[in-house]
Amino acid sequence: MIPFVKAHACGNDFLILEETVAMRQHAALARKLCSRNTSIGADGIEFLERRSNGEFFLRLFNADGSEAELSGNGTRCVAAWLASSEGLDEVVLGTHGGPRSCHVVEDADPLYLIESEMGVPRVMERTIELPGIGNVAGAMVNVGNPHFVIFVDSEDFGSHGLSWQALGGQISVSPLFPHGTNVEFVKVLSKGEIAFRIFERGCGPTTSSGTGTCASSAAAMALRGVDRELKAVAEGGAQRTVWLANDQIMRLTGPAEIICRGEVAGL
Ligand SMILES: N[C@@H](CCC[C@H](N)C(=O)O)C(=O)O
Repeated sequence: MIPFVKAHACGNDFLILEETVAMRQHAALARKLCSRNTSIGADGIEFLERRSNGEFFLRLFNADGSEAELSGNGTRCVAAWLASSEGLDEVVLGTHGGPRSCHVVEDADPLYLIESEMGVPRVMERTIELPGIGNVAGAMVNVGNPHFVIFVDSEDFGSHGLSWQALGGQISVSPLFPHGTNVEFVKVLSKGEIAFRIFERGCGPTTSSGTGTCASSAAAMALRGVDRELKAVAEGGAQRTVWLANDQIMRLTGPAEIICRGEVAGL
């Protein structure tokens, strides 16, 4: 049996497993344990490695077994678990997208409010051409992992005659993005607020995304002139981003809640 912790951030849910249980079966474990009908169910697994020098390192696997550079919400979920189980209010978590420092702002165990340093976003305007759909204007944004952000003004976040889920699904696996991409559909509501929807690489539509929140905010700040402190509202709730200048680190503040812990049959 494999010990696990389950946590979520605005409904974006993760299993946390110790790296020692993975036995090089990360992808297979992600596919099996993230299945919502036949196992625990989650959007991804964070494998937590404890290095001999005391540092932590996270490997993130999406529900389809693909490995991503990092997750903003998943990182915060691990920070919440380390705060709850080991009393760590400040922690640096290494990821393949770079180290992420997390700081507990409010502790109402099992619910935490956490601020994370999310690196320096890179935003590049780009129009892509999709067969059968046409030109789609947006921005490629890298926040440690890849995103394509599209600004929309429709009520339902749809664009090009398609629902955001259908268009997101096509863009996410388009050969234009050889490593795949996460896709966000962003509406600017005011200078201080955006609303957005998320189609995640390796997972599909999700109610929230930490890196998606940062990518959407960075695109809106760099290309639409919104405030540098923003409320970003996804289906699962709001998070706060602060990006004082394009060459600075973006900070992200949002909740993370531990749901349960237990043991599950492995492969
Ligand atoms: N939900 C995550 C992002 C997870 C990784 C993503 N699916 C990818 O493949 O890059 C977040 O909160 O950032």
